[in-house]
Amino acid sequence: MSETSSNFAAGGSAGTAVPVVRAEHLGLTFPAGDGDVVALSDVNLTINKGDFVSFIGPSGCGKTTFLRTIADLEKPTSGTLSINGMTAEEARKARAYGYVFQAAALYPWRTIEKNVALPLEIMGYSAAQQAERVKRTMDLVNLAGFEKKYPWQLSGGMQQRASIARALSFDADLLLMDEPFGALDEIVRDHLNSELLKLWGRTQKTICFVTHSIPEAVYLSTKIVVMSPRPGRVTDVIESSLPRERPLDIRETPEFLEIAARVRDGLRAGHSYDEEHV
Ligand SMILES: Nc1ncnc2c1ncn2[C@@H]1O[C@H](COP(=O)(O)OP(=O)(O)OP(=O)(O)O)[C@@H](O)[C@H]1O
Repeated sequence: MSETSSNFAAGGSAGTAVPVVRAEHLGLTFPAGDGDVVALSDVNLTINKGDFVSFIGPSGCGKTTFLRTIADLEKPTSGTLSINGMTAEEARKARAYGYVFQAAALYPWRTIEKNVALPLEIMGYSAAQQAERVKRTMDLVNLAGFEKKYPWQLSGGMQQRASIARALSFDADLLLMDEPFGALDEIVRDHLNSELLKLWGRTQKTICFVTHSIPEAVYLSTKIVVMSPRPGRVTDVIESSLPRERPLDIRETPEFLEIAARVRDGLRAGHSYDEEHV
């Protein structure tokens, strides 16, 4: 079946794909005094188990709103959304996802291990279960040895790794990441990108990742969702032909640059800048 601009499957190979997130004709309009804001319009997208999907688009195109809608932090005004076959509300109650925000959002008065354990405490895990899961996730993000430190004793990159550990601690299959490395310098970001890819390879999670960076989107993703503003729409879904094992220097290969060029074209096509300034 050919894909149209309003109907995309961001999924694994045909026949084996298990849908995790399915949006059909999804729309979300924020009422505002000076005119409604159409943040999402007619979004049709299927994200399958094990996908690493990046959302890229100009500021205000609805990337965060889409993630927040999956997380049941916003309610759609039209269309349907299902997560593992559940409504967003049911999925939230079933703890179907972990959420990583742009800022690490760690509590400064708690040690790193206590921050990572927080969701487990809230969910009523026993002390022994908490300790076992905190150890496992701290190992996963390479933070072993920093359990007793406070957030302010860690670098920005380490704080973000702690916030990823917190999102992974209760073993949700779906990880929602909203520009988690946007505030970090490029070298740290490169390092965390490559660690995140390894973590994804080891855990087989499904990841939805918001970014403004074309190289980051191409380096990380199996699928790149290109969005355009006014109203926020999906204008392209690019399936990556890159292998799952990706050393950082893959970014200099012709295949990588070709995908990056397609993302750039998609962003340009959806952007009103040229029309506004001619
Ligand atoms: N609670 C709200 N009330 C009114 N408008 C909102 C609200 N939240 C978001 N918006 C608007 O919806 C649109 C989409 O916002 P959103 O934050 O999803 O964009 P984004 O693509 O994530 O942007 P950025 O890349 O800058 O983070 C924007 O025009 C924004 O101003």
